[in-house]
Amino acid sequence: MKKVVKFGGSSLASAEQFKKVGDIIRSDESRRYVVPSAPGKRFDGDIKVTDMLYECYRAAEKGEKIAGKIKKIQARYQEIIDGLGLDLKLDEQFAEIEKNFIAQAGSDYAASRGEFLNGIVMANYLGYTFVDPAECIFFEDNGNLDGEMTYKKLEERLEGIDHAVIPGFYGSLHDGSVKTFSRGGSDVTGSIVAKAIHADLYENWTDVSGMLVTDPRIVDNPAVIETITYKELRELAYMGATVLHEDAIFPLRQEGIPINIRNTNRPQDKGTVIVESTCYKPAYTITGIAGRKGFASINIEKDMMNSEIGFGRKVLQVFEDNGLSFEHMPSGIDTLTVYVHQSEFEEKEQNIISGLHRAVAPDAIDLEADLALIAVVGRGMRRNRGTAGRIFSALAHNHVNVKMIDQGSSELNIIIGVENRDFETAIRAIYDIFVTAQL
Ligand SMILES: Nc1ncnc2c1ncn2[C@@H]1O[C@H](COP(=O)(O)OP(=O)(O)O)[C@@H](O)[C@H]1O
Ligand SMILES: N[C@@H](CC(=O)OP(=O)(O)O)C(=O)O
Repeated sequence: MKKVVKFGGSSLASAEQFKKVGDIIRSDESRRYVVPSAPGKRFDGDIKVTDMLYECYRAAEKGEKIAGKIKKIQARYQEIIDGLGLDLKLDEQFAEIEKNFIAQAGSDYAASRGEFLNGIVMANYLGYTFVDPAECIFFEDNGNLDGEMTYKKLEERLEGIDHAVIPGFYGSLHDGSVKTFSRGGSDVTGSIVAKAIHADLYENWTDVSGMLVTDPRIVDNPAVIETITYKELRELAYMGATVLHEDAIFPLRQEGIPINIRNTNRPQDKGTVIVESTCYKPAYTITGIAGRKGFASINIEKDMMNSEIGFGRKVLQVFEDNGLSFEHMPSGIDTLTVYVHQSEFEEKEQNIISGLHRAVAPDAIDLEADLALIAVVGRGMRRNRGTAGRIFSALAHNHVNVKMIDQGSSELNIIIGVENRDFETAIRAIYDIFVTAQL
């Protein structure tokens, strides 16, 4: 039995947390491949080491002195090393990091050092072999994972190593420079390692007892989802349930390796199991609710639009030409609305509007900003009549104005657009109707 265990920053923020992690690993001989993140927040308002590194690198880029900032980061590690009573010094590593920051080695290199250093501490603490992912996880120049080379090299590197620590979050480009995944990407490293060694299970240890029905920062103490499918999780992760990075699902799905999300602070809890498919009936009609703020909508009106062949394609071509991906595109008879990320749209707004005028000569274009999208996800929704009705009556009772509705034909999810300011109220209303009231 082989398990890959990933510990998030919240699980590794201090020596005390490291000790809990050590106990968890030692309590199960199959926990042999460990993927650590960088130390996270020790308390509310604390700063993650990754953010300290980004900040320090920005200062280096501006030519400011960084010795003080580097010292502060080193102190975070020293506190852990001392608390664990390890005979380990990171002076050489920090001297090299400072030199490379000043030589402008890149912000990916900078951010990756959080995991690199934590990997050294973890390997020393556990007595496991340190494996640097810069030597065995590779990216293409466009930033996508080079799967073929990565799995080959990782398998080769880990062959014959029974117990290894592989830091999360980074690998390298073919020219040898360090490249990171997007934020939260240690989850992806964990899945890649699990696939490469053909693990029986990928355990993802964090600070909550599994995937919760919704974000615990919005609803107090939400119910835990015991079992969820990859598809449902992908929808929820993509829409903002940050407990697992959305890209962590693909490598495991290809191999059918289950994921178990667990709580480092409550190892007795079973957590959430994520599987390809299950006959296990969900506890509620819906499995989960997630969402994100910060969208804008571009509403295009034109009489007889629906008889103009190629209208939709021409509209989307304008977005493509401006390098902007769209999130949703609900349409009426003579209207079509495109939802995009507001921050990306703002930079290109005028180019897109003029592009649309040239491409489809619309009668009118209306813009709306500060919108949020909420996904209500569940494999059980297909079997239950009236799910959409319940959602919209709950929203109406809570005075939430619904701006958009989009239900995919898979009936796995319903996407709802609301104003940013109604986001939390809407999520609480949907949670209450399905979970608190158990409808
Ligand atoms: N549906 C959800 N279920 C569980 N946690 C969620 C959900 N939505 C958001 N979160 C947040 O995700 C956090 C865990 O993810 P993250 O901060 O990346 O942890 P880690 O540092 O362990 O990688 C939780 O503390 C919680 O606030
Ligand atoms: N440390 C990186 C990568 C990561 O996955 O961290 P965490 O496991 O704490 O979400 C970040 O902050 O983005």
